[in-house]
Amino acid sequence: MGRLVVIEGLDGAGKRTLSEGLTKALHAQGASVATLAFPRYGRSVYADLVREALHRGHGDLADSVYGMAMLYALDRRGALGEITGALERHDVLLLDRYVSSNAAYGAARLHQDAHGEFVAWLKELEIDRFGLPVPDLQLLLRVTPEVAAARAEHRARSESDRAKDSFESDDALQARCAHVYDELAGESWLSEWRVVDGTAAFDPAELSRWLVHPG
Ligand SMILES: Nc1ncnc2c1ncn2[C@@H]1O[C@H](COP(=O)(O)OP(=O)(O)OP(=O)(O)O)[C@@H](O)[C@H]1O
Ligand SMILES: Cc1cn([C@H]2C[C@H](O)[C@@H](COP(=O)(O)O)O2)c(=O)[nH]c1=O
Repeated sequence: MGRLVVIEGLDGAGKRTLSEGLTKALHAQGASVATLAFPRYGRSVYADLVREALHRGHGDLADSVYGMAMLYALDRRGALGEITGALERHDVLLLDRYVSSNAAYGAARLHQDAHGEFVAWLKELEIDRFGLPVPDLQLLLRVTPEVAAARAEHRARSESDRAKDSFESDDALQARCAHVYDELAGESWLSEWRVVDGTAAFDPAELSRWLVHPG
């Protein structure tokens, strides 16, 4: 059975870039790796509805924190077979965002912390009811909200289909979200976490060795 490893962090933190670097480093060590990013845009109707709502489609849908969280959760519920299949076939399944994204953004939107009603509801929904597997390890790619915003801005200018959505444009939300992520990591919510400094020189080979041979 492979290890379920999740990369979490703010919009623009560099999660996709880290996922690509880690995948290469894991391959170089002979490990087989599958990757998946949530939301599964273009593959899941729930994910596509999320994207449209984040760009102000579907009336006031995006205003509902629980409604949006349910769409993200249903996207993941639909990927359950793909997740378990990948874990059976590969040494590592590397996810770009997972349940903790829903916890951090939903709690931050409601001005709650990691101990609030929202995070408890979400765990009951996604883990207990939908049966999504708990990660073996969550990596918090930690950058300040200012660094994440600058990177998201750079990407929005350099990639044609990446105009900033309503969460990415909300600096106060990103700052609260950073705080909830720190709390989730600090208390090992769902699993062990490792904090990766997203502004320091980073060696994916070291992290990938640690993933393949933990401890
Ligand atoms: N360590 C880094 N230093 C400087 N720039 C970086 C670094 N990592 C990523 N970037 C740049 O920052 C931008 C955002 O990176 P990336 O797409 O990997 O972030 P992300 O966390 O996956 O974003 P999102 O969650 O919004 O999809 C890209 O333009 C990328 O090239
Ligand atoms: C998976 C997931 C994501 N979110 C939030 C985080 C981002 O602001 C947006 C879109 O994600 P992307 O990585 O920028 O494409 O949605 C969330 O609130 N809940 C989730 O489960």
